[in-house]
Amino acid sequence: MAEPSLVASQEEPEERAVEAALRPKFLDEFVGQARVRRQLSLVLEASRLRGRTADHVLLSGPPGLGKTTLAMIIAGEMNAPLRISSGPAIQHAGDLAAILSSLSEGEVLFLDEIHRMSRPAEEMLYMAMEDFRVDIVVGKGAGATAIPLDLPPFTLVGATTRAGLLPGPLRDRFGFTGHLEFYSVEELELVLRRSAALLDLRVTSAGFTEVAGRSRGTPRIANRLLRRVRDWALVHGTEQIDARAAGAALDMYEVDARGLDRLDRSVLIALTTKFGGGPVGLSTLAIAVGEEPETVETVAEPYLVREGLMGRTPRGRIATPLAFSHLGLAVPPDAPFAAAGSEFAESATLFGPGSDEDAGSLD
Ligand SMILES: Nc1ncnc2c1ncn2[C@@H]1O[C@H](COP(=O)(O)OP(=O)(O)OP(=O)(O)O)[C@@H](O)[C@H]1O
Repeated sequence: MAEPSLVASQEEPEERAVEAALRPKFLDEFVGQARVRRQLSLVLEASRLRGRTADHVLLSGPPGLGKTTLAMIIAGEMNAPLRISSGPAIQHAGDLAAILSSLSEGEVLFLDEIHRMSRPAEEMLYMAMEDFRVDIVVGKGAGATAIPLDLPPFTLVGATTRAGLLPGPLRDRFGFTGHLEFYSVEELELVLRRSAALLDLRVTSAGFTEVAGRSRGTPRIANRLLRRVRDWALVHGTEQIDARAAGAALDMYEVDARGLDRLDRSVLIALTTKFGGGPVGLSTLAIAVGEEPETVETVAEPYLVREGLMGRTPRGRIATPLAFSHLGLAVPPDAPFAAAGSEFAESATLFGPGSDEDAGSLD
């Protein structure tokens, strides 16, 4: 198994505390996502003017882009308390009933990974969202009775990395849906500037650009890399972090200039050097790098495909010319992508970035 990587690992408790301290508290401090921010600001302002709780909000997008942060901001902006739970923690309708029945008026309920809630809980949520009411079932079998229970008005903020997995009736009950996009390098520089100020770190503009460029479009990763650069600077007695210092620190942690970590690079190296650029099946590729196919598919592949370094075709994975040049290798003349308009170039676009096609079935 791969060791935890800086770009993919879970936070330690202490790290989580620092991460929490870096969270923006108000919409104005939230960097990027201009469209979602504008729309959300309108939703909140309108509900304030009406003197009503805000409409239910669904936030979708990849991990680490700010869904939890936005839920906290919504509660803060509405001056309302916040309750946090998650889909996997709600396996029975009773779990949800317990949470809903203890909400106070106007409270914001944040349900992370809402697509992983059980079906009975989900059905209970429909009525709660629409009518602020639930039916509590008492007893079993023929003697079971449903006791209606009125709930105080509340705002549900649901977060999901897989909006497509949400059943239509649940999706339709949200008054506003915001889809979070990956951040540009410039936006990540702003996130990092704010974090550096909070951590009392001196970083040059080029230093910020260096860290931002390695952060995979994700604020959580940007902040995590900044903390590792901070450690490096402390140990090396570096008072001001410039591009060279940031680069040296992140090279040491094996995060390269494009944000690839060790696993990403070993997948690309195997694909380009052992298999001549592919096509190669997922399981063969996984054996070549000593990993489980699932790890290669879920941890390394999404970013490699998104970056245009790897393609998925019906005949297997292929390396793009960009992958060869990123590794400093010449593209072999017989590489699948070498000839423009080749069958691979065409089919790879079918399964390229943004495709929902299940890569597993392509192996
Ligand atoms: N737009 C932003 N501006 C500044 N900092 C941000 C922004 N978005 C996220 N962050 C920072 O990134 C970290 C991760 O954000 P958050 O936990 O909200 O992501 P998430 O989308 O909920 O991820 P997950 O789904 O994995 O829980 C936070 O600590 C926060 O400091």
